[in-house]
Amino acid sequence: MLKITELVGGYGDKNIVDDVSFQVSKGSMLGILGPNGSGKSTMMKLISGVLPLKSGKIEIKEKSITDFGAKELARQMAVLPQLHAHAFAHTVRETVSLGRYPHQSGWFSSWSEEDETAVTEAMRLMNITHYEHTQIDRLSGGEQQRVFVAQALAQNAKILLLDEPTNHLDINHQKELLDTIKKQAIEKELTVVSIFHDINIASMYCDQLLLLDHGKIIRMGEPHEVVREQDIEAVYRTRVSNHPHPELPKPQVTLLPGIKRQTEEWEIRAEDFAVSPNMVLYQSEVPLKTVSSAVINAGAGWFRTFINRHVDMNYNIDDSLIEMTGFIEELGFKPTDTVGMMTAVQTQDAIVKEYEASFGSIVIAVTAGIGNAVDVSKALERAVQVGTINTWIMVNGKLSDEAFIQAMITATEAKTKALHLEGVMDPLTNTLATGTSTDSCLVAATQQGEHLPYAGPITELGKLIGAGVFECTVEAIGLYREAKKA
Ligand SMILES: Nc1ncnc2c1ncn2[C@@H]1O[C@H](COP(=O)(O)OP(=O)(O)OP(=O)(O)O)[C@@H](O)[C@H]1O
Repeated sequence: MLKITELVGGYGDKNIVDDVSFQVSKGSMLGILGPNGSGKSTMMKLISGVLPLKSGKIEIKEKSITDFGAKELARQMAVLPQLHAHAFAHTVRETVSLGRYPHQSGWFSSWSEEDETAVTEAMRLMNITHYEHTQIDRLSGGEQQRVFVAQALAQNAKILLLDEPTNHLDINHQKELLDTIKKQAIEKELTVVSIFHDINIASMYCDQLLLLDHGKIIRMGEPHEVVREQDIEAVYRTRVSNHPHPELPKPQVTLLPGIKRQTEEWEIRAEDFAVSPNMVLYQSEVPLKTVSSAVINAGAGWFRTFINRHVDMNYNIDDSLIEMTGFIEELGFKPTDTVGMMTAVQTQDAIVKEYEASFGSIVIAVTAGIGNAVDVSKALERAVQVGTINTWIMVNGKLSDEAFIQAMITATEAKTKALHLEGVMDPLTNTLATGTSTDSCLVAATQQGEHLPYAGPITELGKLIGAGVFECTVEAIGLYREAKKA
């Protein structure tokens, strides 16, 4: 639909955009990314005909834009510029109506029903109808931005060129505006080219991205091909970390600050774990990076309070999230800063041990209730009964994402081995148990000191986790059995 070939252009003798080629098909959205001054707006001005080309070709439906008359081109292409040179004496409706000028033969003399419908529809889409008679200079920056987008939509062109359409908008209005544009692009088969400063928003909404630097294309492709740490870091000259969007198959970046976080040195020590009949409690003065399958705050995060709480055998787990949150609050802790687990085991029987390593040390804490142990290979054949082995691995070191995952695997294998050695059986299948039905595992690290990229059994960290979890689980099973006998 829109094809750009070897585009060169700029101001005076200075070329800003240098040899840019790309095409965008109808119904799809291309996002232009690049640092300040990289030539994004200049490229838009060249495409929209505001600036003359030095060389290259711009074609709409295989016809060069130089072959279009000004009004004919405006019927094909609507532009939302970065800076608005609009007369602010207009009302909202009048401003949006200006978008209809390419469809007029004489100014306002030929105002048709189609014009009226387009303006009304554009105002509805941008949710600005309720202040259609308000003077535009009485609106906030974000409200004005929506008026100008409505003006571009009212033009009913098949190509939309947008320079930072979400400028001034709060997150909800960003989402609403881009949802609307995306929906319009799909339903009306619009071709959308839009400049973005927000890489994450661009990644979420665009089918293709183009990364510009010094007027040249550095990368172009689907978001996963463009939003890559090394390219974003090189072009924007800043550190970022890449991670997946929680719902969409689109990469997102997080900015990493240039200034290191000012946290005090912290060492996790076994002696600082408070073990009582109510719970195992560990409090860190610095947030620990944590990955867990806990009841409260499972998944990944940074937390300072860690609770493994004793609950009655008959505890109703249906509303455990709310109940556990209340419990944490009653203790004076913040649920947003706490990882919480539960167990029916006597928590004073928890085993907490510290293991020294060349990189620092690790602390392992285990509670093991094996009354309802499960042979996971036969889990399909058995009814579910709650049982819990809770395993914490706290590391004085700096773990990579891989290390967190490997630590979980290593700990699980060690736990299973402990159950085998202890001859723990699945009472329903009468085979060796591998764990219980609701085991939880937690790996937390200070993220200070030595970088530990891996935690499999080939590494010192993995060896310690393996030996430590095995030893602690064996001892915890021993205490559980003794308590049952008593
Ligand atoms: N009217 C102009 N005359 C001369 N040079 C200009 C003009 N407008 C922009 N430039 C220069 O062109 C270069 C690219 O500017 P452009 O506005 O295209 O960048 P951009 O990528 O849109 O930046 P930003 O993210 O800051 O909006 C800059 O070095 C700028 O100084």
